[in-house]
Amino acid sequence: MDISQDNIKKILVGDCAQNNVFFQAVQEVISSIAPLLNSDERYAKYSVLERLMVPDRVIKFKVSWLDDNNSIRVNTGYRVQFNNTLGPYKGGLRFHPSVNEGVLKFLAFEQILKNSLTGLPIGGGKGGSDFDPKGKSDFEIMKFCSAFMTELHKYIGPRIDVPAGDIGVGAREIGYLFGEYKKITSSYDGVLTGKPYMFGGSLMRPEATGYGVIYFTQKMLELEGKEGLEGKICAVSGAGNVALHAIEKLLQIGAIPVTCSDSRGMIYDPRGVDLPLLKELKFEKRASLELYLETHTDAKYTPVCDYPEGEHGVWGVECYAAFPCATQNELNEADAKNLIENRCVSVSEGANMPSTPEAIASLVNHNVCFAPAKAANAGGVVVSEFEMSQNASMQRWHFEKIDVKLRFIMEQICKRVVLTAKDYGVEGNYVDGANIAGFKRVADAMIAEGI
Ligand SMILES: NC(=O)C1=CN([C@@H]2O[C@H](COP(=O)(O)OP(=O)(O)OC[C@H]3O[C@@H](n4cnc5c(N)ncnc54)[C@H](O)[C@@H]3O)[C@@H](O)[C@H]2O)C=CC1
Ligand SMILES: O=C(O)CCC(=O)C(=O)O
Repeated sequence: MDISQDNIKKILVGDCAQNNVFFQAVQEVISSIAPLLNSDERYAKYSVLERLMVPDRVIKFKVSWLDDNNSIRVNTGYRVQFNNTLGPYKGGLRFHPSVNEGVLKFLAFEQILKNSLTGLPIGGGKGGSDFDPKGKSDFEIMKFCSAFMTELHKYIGPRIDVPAGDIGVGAREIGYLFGEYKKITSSYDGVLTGKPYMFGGSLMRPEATGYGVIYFTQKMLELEGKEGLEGKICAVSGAGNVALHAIEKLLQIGAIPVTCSDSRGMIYDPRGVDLPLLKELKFEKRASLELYLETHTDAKYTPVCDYPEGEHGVWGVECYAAFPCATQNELNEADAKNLIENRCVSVSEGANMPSTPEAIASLVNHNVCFAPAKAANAGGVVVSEFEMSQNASMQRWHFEKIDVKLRFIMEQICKRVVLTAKDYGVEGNYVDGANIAGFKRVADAMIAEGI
């Protein structure tokens, strides 16, 4: 296959601009795996790359629902079932106005390699809708989730495809989706993960992604001979599930997270952010971060419109370690330069693909330890798989057991990434190490399963 940038772009993007983020994700993997493809001719013989770049299926459906004024609203729903070579399709659902087929294909493609890196029996998928939960009442969210599941239930199952949460989809939404699935099928299946604990959710699923990012970073810093995070200033973006639990773990280990952000602006609190207040604002009141200032007058709130031209506010703050935990392409080359100038030692991606390719190149070239999303944020899907295991065996695991297993898997991923990079001549490059190790496991299984 011709794996030149032009040819891949022609295949993946075609005339659809929506696919640009998908192309970005695939292109990164292709540039990383060249040493692997060159080392074993079976990958070309069995056309593994061509087969892996095309989703098994993209399901697209209409979601009609009634708002609180009894007006009919229509949104588009999707489920991208990308690859189930290693296990049932597994990956979150995103409810956000920016959702389209291209965004979900990029997320599902990343998920294949991430899930492969965990070593667990799960394939890759992703789904969601262009529905905007912002400003919707609880009843509207419930009605939308019910309407969404009316279609989605036809395509999922505990051994087929097991969705979870992502941006705009947390325990509340998963609860409504699960309730509707049960109503339609009369079946109490572990068909979704991230469920509330009272009906089959796993302890630690809410914390898992954020905690996992910190466990990965601790191991990476240790392996690279750098000082740990204890007592260090950290910059975190986002103020959702991943960001707030990363902040929680940073505080537990004695680090000082000084920032967080939402789509409207950022908070800088030099004494360390007030986590209970953030949880109240974001998880209970679903309010803007600006309200943080009502009780913390010495903190600083900067609205997005006041960010310096071409930069994202959080990355201008001096820090030892940075954790982008909001959304894709939120850390660009200018931001990377700021971090480098401020002598930032590590960047760990909590969000999916938050750094642009130019930012990654700049950070890696300046020897900043860079933990790519598909390795660093795998903790969420790891505990989702634990939830599937608990549901299948009708058991419940205690918090400590899950925490120990999560930390062990995050450290294993980190070590595998490092060893793989070394084996393929790209020592110290976590992006290439993660892409090669993730690709290899799926690719070998695809060859073993035949076409
Ligand atoms: N929830 C999970 O277990 C996992 C989530 N992720 C990724 O982590 C990221 C965050 O997801 P969650 O925390 O689950 O979502 P969430 O919906 O709980 O929070 C997202 C946060 O990011 C903020 N945000 C969104 N767009 C933004 C923008 N343009 N600028 C600044 N802030 C923005 C939102 O205001 C919100 O506070 C996403 O990239 C998601 O794909 C990755 C692995 C697992
Ligand atoms: O828990 C899961 O199944 C998937 C989490 C997710 O969407 C992700 O890792 O990006």
